Amino acid sequence: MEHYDLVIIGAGPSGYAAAMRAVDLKKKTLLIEKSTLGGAGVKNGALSSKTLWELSRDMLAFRKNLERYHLEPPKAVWHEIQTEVRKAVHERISLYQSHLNELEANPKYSNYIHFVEGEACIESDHIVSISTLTEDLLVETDYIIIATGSRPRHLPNIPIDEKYILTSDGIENMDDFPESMVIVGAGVIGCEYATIFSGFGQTKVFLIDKGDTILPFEDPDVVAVIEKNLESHGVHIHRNSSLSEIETKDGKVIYKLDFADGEQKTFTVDKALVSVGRVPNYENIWKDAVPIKMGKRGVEDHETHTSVNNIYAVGDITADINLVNVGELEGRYAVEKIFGEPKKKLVYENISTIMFLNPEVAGVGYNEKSAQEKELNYRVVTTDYSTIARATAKRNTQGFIKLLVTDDDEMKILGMRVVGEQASAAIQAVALLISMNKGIEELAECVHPHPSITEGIQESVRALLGKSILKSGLLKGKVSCYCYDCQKMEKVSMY
Ligand SMILES: Cc1cc2nc3c(=O)[nH]c(=O)nc-3n(C[C@H](O)[C@H](O)[C@H](O)COP(=O)(O)OP(=O)(O)OC[C@H]3O[C@@H](n4cnc5c(N)ncnc54)[C@H](O)[C@@H]3O)c2cc1C
Ligand SMILES: NC(=O)c1ccc[n+]([C@@H]2O[C@H](COP(=O)([O-])OP(=O)(O)OC[C@H]3O[C@@H](n4cnc5c(N)ncnc54)[C@H](O)[C@@H]3O)[C@@H](O)[C@H]2O)c1
Repeated sequence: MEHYDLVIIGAGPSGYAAAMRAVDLKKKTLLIEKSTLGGAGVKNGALSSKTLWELSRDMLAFRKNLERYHLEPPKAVWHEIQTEVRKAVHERISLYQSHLNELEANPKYSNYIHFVEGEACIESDHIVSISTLTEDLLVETDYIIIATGSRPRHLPNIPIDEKYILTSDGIENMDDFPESMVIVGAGVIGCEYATIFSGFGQTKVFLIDKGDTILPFEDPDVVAVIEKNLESHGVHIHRNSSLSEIETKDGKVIYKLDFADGEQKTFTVDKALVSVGRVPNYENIWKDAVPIKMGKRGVEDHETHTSVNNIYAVGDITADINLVNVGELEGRYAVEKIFGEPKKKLVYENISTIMFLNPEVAGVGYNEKSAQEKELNYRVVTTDYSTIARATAKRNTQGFIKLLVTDDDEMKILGMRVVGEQASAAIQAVALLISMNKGIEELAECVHPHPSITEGIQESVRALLGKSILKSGLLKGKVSCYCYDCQKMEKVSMY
């Protein structure tokens, strides 16, 4: 039986990153994938949906520009869009595959990496079975990393068929733009697809969430901007309602909503997208004799270490945040932890995210909602995009920067949200400061290029320090600084 230092099950972002770190450390590694290299990081997930988002955003901008010159905009063609998305997915998978081929062929690396296409199962602490198209194998290993990811959550009362009632696994296979679509679940995936399909301009989108707001984990001021834009592009948000029935009949989707005032209404659409969260892929990954503990939301781990001494778990299979960058961080960390001491602790406070909406929403660390849930006192500055020269030049001043810091002299950064053009580019400096556990002085003194969105972050910091160019509280809705007292649960103006 072939013996390995490390076997990694799943070659999504988490497993692939873990394998490459093990190669760095010269460990004999076996990487196993049963389906698509890159996992949901590439297909039916992050890359494919972001390709759709970019194409939709271009189309929206193109339509707006033509309308400015009173020209009739052309219609987007679904098959062309779909082909472009498939090209992007193919390019990425080919990149990963060619890289693996090169590693396996190169004498410098070939002793350390071996890739097998097949379905793996942990038979016992040190034995993994692999079922490939041509044979069944058993291998022996010192350590195992489980990186088997997640899949869309199904609900018992929603008959998903991936033809009419779809999840993110089926939506890219549609034959054409539907004329109408209901999205069940207005979290990140639901709102991103509502943005994408309303942006293409050929689908009437309806949005339902079981909560009373879209993006229920976000602050109300962020939600307000996103809702306003979705509605201005024709998205209908079903407020104060809950889905009581949904079925497919004669090629249409019929759904019933119960409204808070007791009314019940029935709607008919072409397609439904169900995006109510994701569940971990843990079934048939290990035999009953292997005592890996599962929690409600995934494998229970302590900094990637499972309840079994030589088995680790990373990425979406664990109970924390489901993101590509988190999976890669955990994958690399687990390998360093197995084969030595990682230089840094595994921290999640500086994880930055982007929600691909209209406009982009970039975030790192706490927002006001999560800070208040944690009962933290904080100071918060909000700077409107209309104060930022670059946004004025872009002719789009919709959006704001919101920065939270500790309510003390140090003013350590707790978190930030940027809603607006180029939000994603603006967030990195703050993510770095959070990871370095730094206060805000550094940002205030940096010289930023002009005109840039990051100047808005600098002005926000200066406003907290009482030395901004535009003074807090004077121009209504432009720059404002508040202190939040968690005991009194109230906000008081700082200036
Ligand atoms: C629509 C959508 C959009 C998203 N957008 C973003 C985004 O913009 N930014 C972001 O950061 N994140 C995004 N995500 C989340 C991101 O895709 C996931 O967090 C990430 O892919 C998780 O990586 P992973 O390696 O843990 O799991 P996965 O990507 O799920 O990969 C797991 C792999 O394991 C394989 N596998 C499972 N069981 C076995 C077995 N028994 N044997 C062998 N192989 C097995 C699977 O085939 C799969 O390839 C998005 C997700 C979705 C669904
Ligand atoms: N840009 C990004 O970084 C990005 C993009 C897409 C997905 N993701 C990752 O994928 C994960 C999964 O995304 P998601 O949108 O499926 O999950 P989510 O947790 O973001 O949202 C699920 C939504 O469904 C609602 N819901 C739950 N049960 C419901 C029901 N019975 N009826 C109606 N609504 C219901 C919830 O209230 C919530 O708003 C995210 O947590 C995120 O980590 C990230």
